[in-house]
Amino acid sequence: MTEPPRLVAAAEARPDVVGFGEAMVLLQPPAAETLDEAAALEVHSAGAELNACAAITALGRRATLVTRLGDDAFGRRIRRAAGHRGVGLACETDPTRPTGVFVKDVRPDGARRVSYYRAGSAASAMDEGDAERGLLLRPRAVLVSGLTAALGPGPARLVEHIGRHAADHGSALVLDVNLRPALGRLDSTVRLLLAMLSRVDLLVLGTDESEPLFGTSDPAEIVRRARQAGVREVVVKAGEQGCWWTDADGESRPMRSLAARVVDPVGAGDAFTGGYLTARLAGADTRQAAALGSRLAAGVLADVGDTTGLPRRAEGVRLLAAAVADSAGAGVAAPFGVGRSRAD
Ligand SMILES: Nc1ncnc2c1ncn2[C@@H]1O[C@H](COP(=O)(O)OP(=O)(O)O)[C@@H](O)[C@H]1O
Ligand SMILES: O=C(O)C(=O)C[C@H](O)[C@H](O)COP(=O)(O)O
Repeated sequence: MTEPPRLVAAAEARPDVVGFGEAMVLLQPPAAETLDEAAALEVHSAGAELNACAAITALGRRATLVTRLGDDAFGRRIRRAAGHRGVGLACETDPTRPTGVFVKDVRPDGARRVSYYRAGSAASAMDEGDAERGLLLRPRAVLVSGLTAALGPGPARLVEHIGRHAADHGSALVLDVNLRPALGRLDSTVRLLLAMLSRVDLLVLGTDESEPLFGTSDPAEIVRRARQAGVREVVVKAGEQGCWWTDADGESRPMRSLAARVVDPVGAGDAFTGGYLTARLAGADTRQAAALGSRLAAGVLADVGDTTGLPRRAEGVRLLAAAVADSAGAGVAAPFGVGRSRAD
């Protein structure tokens, strides 16, 4: 049998998306129980960028996470979990630092409570030296977030570096704002993100985190101000109100949530981001992309854990194909600036 041409093999290995961020073990009580009372806790693997990568692979596309893990049982669990989900890890092991952990409690009223045990974690020591492990894979898009920028000075430099150099590697720059005031560093994170905006191809953010960046939580105004700052495409998440996608004329359009049941709201936003981005990279228009993001979010909302409820791969492949087939120009049909280069 003749060997496949090397170029084809290289093209196949190119991930659709590379995310940069922290993967953690997540401990949480079973549905309808609380941390105060539960006799046992569930163990999951999570982290914003890992969650989004899991949504991307659930739709049959390729995603890799650049991170650092400790040389411990939690780190090994995360490696296994990423493998099960088909998410590639471009990961360094740091034997001097632990893998991060967070604990989630969801009260019966649906309010989320998250406690972090991640100060000094392996991933909090990431820096711009971690960038190449992802950028050299030449992904179609890179995904970064304000969360990573808030982990410490090194991770902040990493996010800034990715912002500056994604286009040099032919990758679209995707920013999911993901502000986490509980991590501190809010002011410096906001400054860093604002300085990046002129290079951002796709901005994903929630109405609950837009004030510090844009001084408004009105979706149409968020979109207007983001585009003024140089962002190419914006989609706004609005929790139980659903989301706002942008049509071909730059108008913000509301879309209702597809959630039938809300068991655990944490992780829905990451699933939305993964679904929206994957659909856009596959050529779906913005409305269908928002619908697919909402669909994945609805699945995650219905179960405990940040990624439980994502579709099985065969179903995901079918959902993605349908989103592309149903795209009829109501939104912006051409995927945002994939592979374009921008002057500084
Ligand atoms: N409480 C909720 N009820 C109904 N739908 C929700 C709820 N929370 C989230 N969603 C759905 O999940 C999507 C993403 O969640 P959202 O909370 O907006 O993001 P994030 O978690 O990043 O703040 C929303 O656009 C909506 O479709
Ligand atoms: O908060 C963090 O530090 C994390 O990385 C893990 C969070 O569970 C996800 O990011 C969930 O975020 P949403 O999808 O916006 O609900």
